[in-house]
Amino acid sequence: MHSYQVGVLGATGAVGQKFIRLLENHPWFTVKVLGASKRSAGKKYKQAAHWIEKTEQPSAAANLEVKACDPAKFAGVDFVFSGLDSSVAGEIEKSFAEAGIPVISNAKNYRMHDQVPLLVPEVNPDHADIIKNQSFDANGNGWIVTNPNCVSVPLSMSLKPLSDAFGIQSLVVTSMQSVSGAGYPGVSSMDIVANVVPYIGGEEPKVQTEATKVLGSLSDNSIAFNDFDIQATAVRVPTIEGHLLSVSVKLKNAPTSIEEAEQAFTDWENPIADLNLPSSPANPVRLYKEDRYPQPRLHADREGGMQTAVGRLRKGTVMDLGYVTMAHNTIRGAAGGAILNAELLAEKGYIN
Ligand SMILES: NC(=O)C1=CN([C@@H]2O[C@H](COP(=O)(O)OP(=O)(O)OC[C@H]3O[C@@H](n4cnc5c(N)ncnc54)[C@H](OP(=O)(O)O)[C@@H]3O)[C@@H](O)[C@H]2O)C=CC1
Ligand SMILES: N[C@@H](CC(=O)OP(=O)(O)O)C(=O)O
Repeated sequence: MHSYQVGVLGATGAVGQKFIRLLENHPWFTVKVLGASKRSAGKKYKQAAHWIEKTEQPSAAANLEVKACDPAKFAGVDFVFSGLDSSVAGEIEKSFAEAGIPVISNAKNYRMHDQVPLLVPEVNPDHADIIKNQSFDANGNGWIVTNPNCVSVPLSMSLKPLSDAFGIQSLVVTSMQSVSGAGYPGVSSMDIVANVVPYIGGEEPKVQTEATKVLGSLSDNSIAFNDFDIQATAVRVPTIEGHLLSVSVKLKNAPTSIEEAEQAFTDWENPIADLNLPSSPANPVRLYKEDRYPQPRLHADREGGMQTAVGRLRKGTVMDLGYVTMAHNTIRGAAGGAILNAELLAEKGYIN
């Protein structure tokens, strides 16, 4: 039986609020300390957070006093989740790891660090083992684990069955990203209402690299990146939740029929299914055969927002296959993914 006291860094932000909501009735994790900027510190959470979730703010969190993100203020927690702004996440997360407090982060800062796992439990659960290499805390108690960017999550999850069956040579991806990805208040309404913005600052380099680490292999206690190339275009669209990606992929050993490609998805087995983790979706990668599916508004919430949808799987004319994939960006692509990471790490015995 697992039972842990947790802190949330960046608890007042869009991702932080998702943590608070998803952890409200979590069977293993109890939220004890909330952290945010000096602007929020000293206030009750209900005053500091501009609540944007559809559900009622959990009363346990509402009455907690928000703390500054100083490890000394988090004494007694077993680990922290981080939904910190990336401009401050680097220093703050490091200070927690150095103080012996494990950090399970959403922020981009340590994703490509060679000692830090970039974890998607259904894709690369073995990568968790590189935690042992980390030198943040000489006693080995403090470490950092990250989840990928909210585009790289569905990209990696949808590529995994194809990678196992055929090997990935290269791919081109265009991500249609919902407005919640930009946090709150996010993109100006004058920019996004009845419009599409064909640029998201800093997004494409992350999408072009992260999946090659996630789909890399663990050898000699380090990650050898997968060798495929990714060309990405990141676009902001006027949806609220759920990032939809159009993917065209060239494979190392292309399937001879579309049925064989479909079978790669339907035959693929979730390597952590038998752990029965609380946030684990029963079917992590769902293949839709209906031409009009998946759609963000209809399908982003499936399986508690933790399922990655795949659809429009078809033979390509320039590349071997084309498909679309979609996942809930602030659940599967952020807070929910981090919670699943924590569950896996607890089950593997990394959290004491
Ligand atoms: N939104 C998404 O879909 C995804 C976001 N992420 C990442 O998650 C992180 C949070 O994103 P999001 O929630 O959208 O961002 P928000 O801007 O909504 O929230 C940022 C959080 O960081 C806190 N913060 C800001 N400055 C400081 C500081 N100097 N010291 C301590 N805390 C500070 C804020 O506190 P305060 O309220 O006091 O200002 C707030 O809690 C980012 O790194 C983002 O890139 C990752 C994947 C997806
Ligand atoms: N940039 C993403 C959200 C995000 O914050 O990504 P990252 O965690 O890689 O910085 C979006 O706008 O949808």
